[in-house]
Amino acid sequence: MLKAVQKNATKGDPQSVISAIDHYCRNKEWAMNVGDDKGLILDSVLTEVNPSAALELGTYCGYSTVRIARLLSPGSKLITVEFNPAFAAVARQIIAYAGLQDKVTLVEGPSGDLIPKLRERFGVKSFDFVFLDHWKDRYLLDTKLLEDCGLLQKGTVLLADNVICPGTPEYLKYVRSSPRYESRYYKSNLEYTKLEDGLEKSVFLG
Ligand SMILES: CCCNc1ncnc2c1ncn2[C@@H]1O[C@H](/C=C/CNC(=O)c2cc(-c3ccc(F)cc3)cc(O)c2O)[C@@H](O)[C@H]1O
Ligand SMILES: [Mg+2]
Repeated sequence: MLKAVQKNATKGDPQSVISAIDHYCRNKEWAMNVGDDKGLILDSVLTEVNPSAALELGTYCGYSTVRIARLLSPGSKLITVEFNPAFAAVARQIIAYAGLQDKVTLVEGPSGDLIPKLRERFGVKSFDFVFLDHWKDRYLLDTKLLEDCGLLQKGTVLLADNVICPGTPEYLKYVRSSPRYESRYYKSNLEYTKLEDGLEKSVFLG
């Protein structure tokens, strides 16, 4: 994937990096990026929220990191969390190739350990936007951790990938039944396939 970006994308042009990855993953080797179909929904939710402090759980190779960071207003920041050093190393190169390294802080380590440290380490008061795309059985645990650490404020938008495929049943049940969230499902398809998948947008009501 990194070679495809270096070969086919233009340095400093995030859209060309996104297109190079999508072309590679559609035609050569499938990968678990949020992809172009769900990516358009991510783009529209991001543009609507226009976050000054965004968090991503599960950087993987940085595809959604680039999608998010390219739409941030000047001065806004994205913190992305990745615990696999090999993936983190690829992501850093892809983020840098897109010229977005000044907007992105990639933190290596498990989300469960890092979330409680984000305030003291990065001076984050709270997040306006959180993209969940890491292990599907950790979405709920980490959402509760974000609540307990006071990192969500009234109006914070959580956007969760893969709520249908592979699926995040307990997370969905929680955000859809809790009075503290206003939740909505955006139907789409699993990246680079015709299978159904979708994003769940949940607004924290405080
Ligand atoms: C300690 C574990 C929880 N905390 C964590 N903290 C930091 N990084 C974490 C992480 N969990 C996982 N990660 C990282 O996120 C990434 C994991 C993503 C998991 N995603 C999926 O499994 C996934 C899987 C599919 C998929 C769908 C259909 C199919 F047939 C096969 C796969 C599609 C997707 O869009 C997906 O996102 C990796 O880079 C991993 O190293
Ligand atoms: Mg995903």
